[in-house]
Amino acid sequence: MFSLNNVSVRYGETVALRPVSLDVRPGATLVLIGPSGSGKTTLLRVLAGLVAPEGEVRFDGEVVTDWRGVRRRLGYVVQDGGLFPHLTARENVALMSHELGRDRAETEARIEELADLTHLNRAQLDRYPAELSGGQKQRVGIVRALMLEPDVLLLDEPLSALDPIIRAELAKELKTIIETLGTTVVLVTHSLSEAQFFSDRLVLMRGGSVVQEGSYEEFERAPADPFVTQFIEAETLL
Ligand SMILES: Nc1ncnc2c1ncn2[C@@H]1O[C@H](COP(=O)(O)OP(=O)(O)OP(=O)(O)O)[C@@H](O)[C@H]1O
Repeated sequence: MFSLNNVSVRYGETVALRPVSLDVRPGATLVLIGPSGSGKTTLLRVLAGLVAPEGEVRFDGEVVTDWRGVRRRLGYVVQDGGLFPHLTARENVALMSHELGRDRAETEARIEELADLTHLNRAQLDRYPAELSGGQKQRVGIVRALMLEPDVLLLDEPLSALDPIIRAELAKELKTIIETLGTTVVLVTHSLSEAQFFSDRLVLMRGGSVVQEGSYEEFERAPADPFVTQFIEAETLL
């Protein structure tokens, strides 16, 4: 789906991403994991076309030069849902469909379908973001991202800042949604257990570089760097 070839990003003096080469396979979930500041969000923003990198990005085999076409096929969920505060949840999720002049009845039907999938009720859809819990806001962000039936879903720590029970519930729902819709997913997380839950293809990053790509079992059995073991041990300890 996406293919990155020696992609790097600088913010002024800061090197946020060192040359990274990576494939995002259609229909699969790829998890970016690593400590704070390791470049996970930057890599996701490259895929979303929100930062201009050095190197080559291909989408469906074609080198991307104009991101507008690609962006239409993506759904991007930022950490807190990224909702417009002055719009209700329903207005937030319908916004792009209305902008694109889609049929209103079809838009409403899609909202209902996705609200069911994410277990959001009608009353919650008519509230403003400030009147929703963190988990509900994240669900609304997910519904909004899925409204236009994206081929690729980019999820930046979709389960962060949730209490453990809600987190586990939303993780299960999200996985079911991904499997039901067959969407290609790139998911960012700090958590190794969350990473394992979603995929057996993990990319561990540190300092803007990919340290190792593979399954958790491979990380344990054949760590590419002492940092891999250190990261696993730190996670297991907690
Ligand atoms: N807009 C920006 N301007 C300058 N530096 C930035 C900017 N965005 C990110 N950085 C820097 O780039 C590096 C990578 O940041 P990035 O947000 O990609 O890391 P991350 O792994 O997603 O971190 P976290 O897990 O804390 O969200 C960090 O050193 C960060 O300080």
